Amino acid sequence: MMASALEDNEVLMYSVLEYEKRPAHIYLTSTYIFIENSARPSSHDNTLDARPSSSLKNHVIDLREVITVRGEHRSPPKPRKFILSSPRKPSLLQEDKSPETNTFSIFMINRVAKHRWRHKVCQFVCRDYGTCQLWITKLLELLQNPEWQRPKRLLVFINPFGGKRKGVKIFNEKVRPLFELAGIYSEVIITKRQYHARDVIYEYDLQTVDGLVCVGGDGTFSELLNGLLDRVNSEGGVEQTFRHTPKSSALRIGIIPAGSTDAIVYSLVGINDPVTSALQIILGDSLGMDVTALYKKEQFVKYTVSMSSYGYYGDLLKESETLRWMGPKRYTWSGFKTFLANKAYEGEVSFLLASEEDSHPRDQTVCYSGCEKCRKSAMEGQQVVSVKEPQPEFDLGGASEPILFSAVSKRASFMMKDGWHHVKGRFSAINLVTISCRCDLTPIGMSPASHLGDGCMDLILIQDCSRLQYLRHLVRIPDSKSDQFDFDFIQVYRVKEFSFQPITEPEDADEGEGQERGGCGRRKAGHTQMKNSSSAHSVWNCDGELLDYPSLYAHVHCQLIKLFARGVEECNKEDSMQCPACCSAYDSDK
Ligand SMILES: Nc1ncnc2c1ncn2[C@@H]1O[C@H](COP(=O)(O)OP(=O)(O)OP(=O)(O)O)[C@@H](O)[C@H]1O
Repeated sequence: MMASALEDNEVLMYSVLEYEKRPAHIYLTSTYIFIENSARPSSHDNTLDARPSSSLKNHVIDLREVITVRGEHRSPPKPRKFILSSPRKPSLLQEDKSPETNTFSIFMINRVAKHRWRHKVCQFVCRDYGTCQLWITKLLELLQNPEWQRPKRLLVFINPFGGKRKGVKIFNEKVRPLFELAGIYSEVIITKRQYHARDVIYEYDLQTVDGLVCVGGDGTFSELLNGLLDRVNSEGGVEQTFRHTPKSSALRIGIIPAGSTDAIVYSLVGINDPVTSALQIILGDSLGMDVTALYKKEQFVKYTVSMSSYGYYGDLLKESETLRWMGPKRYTWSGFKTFLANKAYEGEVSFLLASEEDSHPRDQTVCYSGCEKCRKSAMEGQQVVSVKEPQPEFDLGGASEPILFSAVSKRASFMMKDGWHHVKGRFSAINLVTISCRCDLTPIGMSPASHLGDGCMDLILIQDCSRLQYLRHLVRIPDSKSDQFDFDFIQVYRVKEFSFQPITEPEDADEGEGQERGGCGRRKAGHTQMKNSSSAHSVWNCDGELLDYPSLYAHVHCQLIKLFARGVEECNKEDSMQCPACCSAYDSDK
C-alpha cells in the first residue's frame, strides 16, 4: 500500500533516519511522511540493510495532522562516556559530535478515544546537524500550505462565568500551551459582562486576525456569531429586514467548550473536549454550518444555530434562569419541575417543507465529517428553495381556502396552502433544530439525522400528551438504540422556513420587542426582555436564550458561518472506540 501511495506522490526528500530506535527509510511528499522500517543497520558506513523486516510496521504521517516540528536541543554529548556506558548499544546512526541537534520531533494528532484527540511526539535522529536542519526547514515550509488555512493570530473571548466557571483555567492550562506550540498568537479578552464579546466584535479591526475563538458555552458562542454577522451585514450594506439574505463571513469561529451544555461544539466534534477543539483550530479545520434567522413577526431578532424550542424546553430554561447558583445541575431540577407541570400550549405551526430530494429527519443518516449531503448543499449554494417564494400566513383569521385539510391526529389539524403546511393544535413542545444538538445528556442529539450544513431545519412537533407519554419520549432521547420520534403524538419534518402563531397574542406582545437595534440591524444595548407571559403562552428557548413572546418566524441559511472544526468523525466499527454519539440505532440495525 505504501509503495502505491509513494508512486502517486512526488518524493521531495529522502533519508535514512533513526525512528523508534531503529533505522528507517523516510520519504517526504507534500502531504505525507512515509516511514519504511528496515531490518538492521549494516556494520559499516551506516548504510542500511534494505531488506524489509516482517515484524516491523511501516507508518504514514499525514502532514495535515502535524501541529509543528521542533529540533531537539540536547546538552553537548560526551562521546567517551557514551561509549563506555553503553558499549553494546551504540546509536544506529552516526553519533552526534556537535552541540547542535541532530534530532527533530514531529508533534501530531493522536486519536486516544471516541472523538477525543491528544497530541503525540515522533522523534527522528539524523546522521548530522545539517540533515536535521534540512528536514526541519522543509517540514515547516510544507506546514505553511496555504490551502490548509491554519490560523496565525486569533482573537479569544473567555466567559469566566460559563458552566463551572473554569473558562480561564481551561484556556491557560489546556489551550494556550498548544497554541504556543503551534506558533499561534492569541489576543485574549476575558468578558466582563453579557454582550461584551459582541460589542468588541462590532469595533475590532478584524482584518488583523485569522479567526475568533469562544471559550464558553452556547450562549457565548451565540454572542460571537451574532456580533460577527451583524458586523458583516452592516459593512456589506445588508439591512436585517424580514427574510433578508445575510452576508457570510470569511472569518472562522472556533469553540473551546467551557459551558454547561456545549451542544454546539458537541454536535460539531462529537465531544465537548477543550483539547480536541483546540487541536482542530490549530490544524485550520474548516466547516460550514447552517444559521437560522429568527424574527418576531417581521422584526429580526437574532441568528441561532442549535435549537429554538417552545413549550417544554422554553419553560425549562425560564425556570432554570432563576436557579443559576446551582450551576449545570439547574437544568436537571428545572427539567423535573417542568415535566411535572405537563403544560401544553395552543397555536398554529406553519412550515415550508424541504424539497423532494432533500433528506428527512428519520432517514437514518448521520452527518459525519466530510458529509456528502452537506458538501452538495454547499456547492449548490442553497439558500432557500422555494418556487413561488410563498409567504407565511400569520393571520389565523385569514387562513382561507386550504388546498388540503386532513386530521393528522386527534390533537391537531393540518392544511396546506401555497406550499406552506399548517398544523393547528395544542403542543407540549415545538422544537426547531438547525443541527443535531448533541450533549452529554443526549449524545445522539435531539434530531440524530440532522445535518450541520444542508440548509434545512428539523421541526419536531410534540402534541399535547400525558406525562407518561412524554416520559416515554424523553427516556428514548439519549437511547441510541430506539427511535425517539416513533410515537403517534410526535411528527417530524425537514423544513426551510417555519412560523408559530399562538391562538391569542399576549396582551403586551407588541411592547416586548426585545432587542433594540441600531442602523443595519446592529443591536445597541440590552437583550430580550422578559415580558408578561401568561400560562396560556410559553417562551422560546433560542440557543439557551429566552425570547419571552410566542410568535416566531425562522428562516435557515445554508452554511452561513464557517467554524474551525472537522465534523464528527465516524468511529471505527471494528474497534472498541465506538460511541453512542455516532454509532446509533441506525448503524447497528444495518
Ligand atoms: N462576564 C460575564 N458576566 C455575565 N454574563 C456573561 C459574562 N460573559 C458572558 N456572559 C453571558 O453568559 C451567558 C451564558 O454563558 P455561556 O453560554 O458561556 O455558559 P452556560 O450558559 O453555562 O453554557 P451553555 O450555554 O452551553 O449551557 C451568555 O449569554 C453570555 O453572554
